[in-house]
Amino acid sequence: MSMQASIEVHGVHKQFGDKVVLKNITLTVPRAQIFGLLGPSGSGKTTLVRMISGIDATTSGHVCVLGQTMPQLAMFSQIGYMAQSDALYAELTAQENLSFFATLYGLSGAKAKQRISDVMELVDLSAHLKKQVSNYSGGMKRRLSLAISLLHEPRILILDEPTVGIDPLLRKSIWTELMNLSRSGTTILLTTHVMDEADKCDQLGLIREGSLIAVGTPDELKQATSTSTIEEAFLVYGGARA
Ligand SMILES: Nc1ncnc2c1ncn2[C@@H]1O[C@H](COP(=O)(O)OP(=O)(O)OP(=O)(O)O)[C@@H](O)[C@H]1O
Repeated sequence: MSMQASIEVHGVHKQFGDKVVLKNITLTVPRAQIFGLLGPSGSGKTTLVRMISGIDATTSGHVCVLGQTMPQLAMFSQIGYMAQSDALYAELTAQENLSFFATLYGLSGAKAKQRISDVMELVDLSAHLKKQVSNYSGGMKRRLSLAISLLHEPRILILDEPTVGIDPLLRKSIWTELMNLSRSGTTILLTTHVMDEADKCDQLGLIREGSLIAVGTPDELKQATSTSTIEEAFLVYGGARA
């Protein structure tokens, strides 16, 4: 494995019963890159990021994160994972949710307090720290989930549709922060349906019906298909027009 690869996926297949969901997926995410997975609903993006996060095992093939074969419990502290549906305790306040996860990650005392304050500022929720999560809007829950995934300053950040339900202004500031994190060495893997977000990624992987149909920088994908947008490039790779 290359020294600089943070995530390596090699020949991964996944099936649930008879249903084949991912076919022979191979990809590498170098350290400090933002890698976007793009594909229609049901194409297998969530299944793939769950295996990279170590939540699920592959049917065959290998996943390595920071040189460690996944799934592996010890990698828990190195990975921040934000699922598509928010894993929050609705009856607790945001602060109580954050404290709970801080404890899981071994953060305590002043350090935990500082991190909680930092991540809530980042997602613009500082004013709502003491509010019960059941009173949060959908977008606020997404932002709190993002804050939790950042709490322990993970080296690998895996975000499943992080900006769904988040307004354009805040989305922009979240992207600025993702780029700052990437510059400071965090490797980020995310799934998205939003084309202008796809354009901000260093590399994109296009997934269709469980297969990776193309990988490259946004410019490479556009150039290779003689198109001017990622959306069009995707259609060409998907066989909509050749
Ligand atoms: N636990 C499971 N058991 C059976 N089938 C599953 C399971 N998890 C996912 N699938 C199936 O795998 C396929 C891929 O689902 P997945 O959630 O990975 O897609 P996705 O690309 O993330 O979609 P979306 O963009 O809508 O989130 C779907 O057909 C889904 O029904």
